Amino acid sequence: MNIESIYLLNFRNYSEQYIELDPGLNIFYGENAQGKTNIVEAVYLLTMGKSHRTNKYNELVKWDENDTRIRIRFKKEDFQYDIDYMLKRNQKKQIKVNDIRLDKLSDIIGKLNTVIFSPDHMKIIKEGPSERRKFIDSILSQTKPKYYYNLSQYLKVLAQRNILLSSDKNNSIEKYLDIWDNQLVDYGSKIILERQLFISEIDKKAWEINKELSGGRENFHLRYMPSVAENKHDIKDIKEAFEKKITESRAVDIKRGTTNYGPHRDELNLYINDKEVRNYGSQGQQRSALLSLKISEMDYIKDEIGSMPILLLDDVFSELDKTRQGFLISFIKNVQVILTCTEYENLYLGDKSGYKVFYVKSGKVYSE
Ligand SMILES: Nc1ncnc2c1ncn2[C@@H]1O[C@H](COP(=O)(O)OP(=O)(O)OP(=O)(O)O)[C@@H](O)[C@H]1O
Repeated sequence: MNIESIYLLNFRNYSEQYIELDPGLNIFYGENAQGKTNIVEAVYLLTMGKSHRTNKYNELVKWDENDTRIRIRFKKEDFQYDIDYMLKRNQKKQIKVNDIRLDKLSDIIGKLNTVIFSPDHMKIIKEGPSERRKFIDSILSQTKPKYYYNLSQYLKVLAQRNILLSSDKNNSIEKYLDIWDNQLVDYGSKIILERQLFISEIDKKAWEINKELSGGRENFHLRYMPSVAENKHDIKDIKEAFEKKITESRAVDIKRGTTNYGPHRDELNLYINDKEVRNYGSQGQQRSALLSLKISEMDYIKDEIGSMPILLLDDVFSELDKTRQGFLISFIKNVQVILTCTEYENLYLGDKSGYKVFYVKSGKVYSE
């Protein structure tokens, strides 16, 4: 899969910009705050239908303008696609694929496939479980529309259940809880099962990559720790265990005014040589762990959709040492890459040939 061109109109600090990309490596360099990440953001926006750094859509529109438009032309398995994303301040977004308007904005997910890697992703390793759940959910949503559906339904039901739990306790809420509990268990169990399958796949891939990266010294493993139905691998068993837990915890849920069990409380633990990377890993081990996860993510998407996703390396490549840069470069031989950096002369590109370099300055891109 590769992007042929990107067109930006009044997007962030761009007035109007057309960029033709190389099918291989594309390097965008320039000083800070010139508009490099904005390009990555535009591509990610058309991957997931939302920005990777803000939920406030008005921020995407150029300050003195009222609407913005992004058009990306890309090729996927010999088919050419044009995705148009149009946003007017304080109004609904519109997305078209090959000039046909999508009914639901979420239908955009899965068309253009990308893997994004920025310094912010270190949170996956270093911070709390919600970052790791986000990591899992974004990959599964991109590759399995049904997962995305189940997850959004689950989150809606969870929000309703929590509103009920935090409402006036004098009224009888139990009979309404029964309705939400059934749906919570139904959607939640499907999410748990998909996450299990996904993590066992990623675990194998990441173990292998990390082994190579560490010269055989390290055993990197991922362990999924669901808050319900641990060690259950069949949808029927998961449902039963979830049902039991939600019934048992009802009194506590009512007392605390929130739902204490379910996939929204799941954890994904990461270990190197049986020690948690988050607490015991060195800086280098944490970086290698993240790199292994990101490469595994690409490989997983390729297995699922049949073609390599596009890699978005935002300000991260130059942060890796030569060994890790070399490792990444050897892995991404046949991948389209959009790479941003402040200086590109010192990047280790191995035998990667045929790349394009763009200089970014004050919301303008100059092809070199
Ligand atoms: N809605 C907007 N309208 C106009 N300009 C904007 C808007 N949103 C952000 N900007 C400008 O975009 C620039 C930031 O762009 P970007 O985040 O792409 O920087 P960058 O080149 O990646 O820098 P760094 O190397 O520091 O990450 C800033 O100058 C900011 O003021």
